[in-house]
Amino acid sequence: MDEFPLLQRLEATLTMSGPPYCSGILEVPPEAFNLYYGRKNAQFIDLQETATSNDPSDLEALANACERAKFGRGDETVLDETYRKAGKMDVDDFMTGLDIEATGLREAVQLGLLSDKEETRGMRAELYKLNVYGEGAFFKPHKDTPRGQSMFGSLVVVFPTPHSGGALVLRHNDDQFTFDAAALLSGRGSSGSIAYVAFFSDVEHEVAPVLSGHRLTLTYNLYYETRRNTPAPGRGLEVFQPPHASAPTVKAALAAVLNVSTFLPRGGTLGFGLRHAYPIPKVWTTDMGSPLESLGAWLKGSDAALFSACAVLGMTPRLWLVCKDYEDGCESDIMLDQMLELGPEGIESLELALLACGGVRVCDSYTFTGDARMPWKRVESDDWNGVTVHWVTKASARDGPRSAYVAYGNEASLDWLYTSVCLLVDVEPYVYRSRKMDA
Ligand SMILES: O=C(O)CCC(=O)C(=O)O
Ligand SMILES: [Fe+2]
Repeated sequence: MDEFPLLQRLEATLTMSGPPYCSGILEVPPEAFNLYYGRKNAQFIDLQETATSNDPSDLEALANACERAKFGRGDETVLDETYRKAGKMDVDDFMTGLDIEATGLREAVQLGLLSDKEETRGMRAELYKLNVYGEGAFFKPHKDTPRGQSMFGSLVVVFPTPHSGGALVLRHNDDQFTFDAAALLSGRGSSGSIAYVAFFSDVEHEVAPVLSGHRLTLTYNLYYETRRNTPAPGRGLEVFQPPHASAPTVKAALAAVLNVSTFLPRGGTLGFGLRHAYPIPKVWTTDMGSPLESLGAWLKGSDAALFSACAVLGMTPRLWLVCKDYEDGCESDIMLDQMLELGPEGIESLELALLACGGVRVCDSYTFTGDARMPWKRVESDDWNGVTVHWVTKASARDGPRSAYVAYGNEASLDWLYTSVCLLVDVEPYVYRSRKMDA
């Protein structure tokens, strides 16, 4: 069989546009609406009562007890109400009666975001802030700052307090999704439910201006855990689940391609650009431990599915940094399987410096085009001393993180190194791999 339709299926599976978020509505018991706030003279507010009441005074008092919310800009935390206008309360200043474990909310988010059947990792949600968005409040587009490598996303719970507007708009790659909790909850006619949305950290999002009332939210940071939590089935739970690529689906698509005798008959290297972005430190020194080594355990959604599909098929997936030095006009990509400390001593050519420290040049690069007339686009290089990669999905270093390094030449100047993470896997010659597949 011709490998083209199978490659097309593999590529489509990996790039399938499924929302990188999950959302839903959950019925919760009355105590979930209890909220205490304030340290000395604690106040109590029943959020279920405010949901059906015409008297906003309790919510106004809560809004007044909040501080003005700041946000991160570069390395600083700033107050700028043209960018973010909202009230916030830190976890130490309030207590919520919402138990995300007992209500099944944490499990719902785990099912929705980490939908892999083979997913063995657990997930922990850490309460982060309470926010009140009054009339005219908003939060312009931003991404949530990951707090550590195992943080992979955020969860926002919206209470059914009367409000309109304030939809959360999420953007990832070229897709945009709107989560309008006010509309979802008001359509319910019941005040015993909360709305929730959880998304991966590299998803840009914004809160549209609140048009009336008070939008009250709790935000949680989501972390991977090494052991799977035992499921607690939620009652009255509706999960709006994205069609995420699952490891068995990716495995089937990849196995089908490898099964074709004309596909890389003598073996070769397959390359995949990762779909999600990962926190790779901008400034790195050797004593920090290479983030690439631990990244395998923190991959998100479809990237994790691809990684485990390769492993299940008996191959060894490896994560590499792809580097492009645009300033140098360097044409070919250079890949690193470890982080490098680029010393300040006389970097005249970044390309040479990377190659000297174990970088591997991609000499011939083939990118899958999806066009049957010319399935692979070839970028040739006259350099024979490197690796040939067949990119099923392309790693785009330009979109990845930029790290600054200081280049000393005639004069000190700051240059940028563009990097992204890709997954490479060596494919054996057909005679060997077919024997394994038959076994
Ligand atoms: O309230 C929301 O829907 C999200 C708020 C948010 O993006 C944040 O607090 O970082
Ligand atoms: Fe956010």
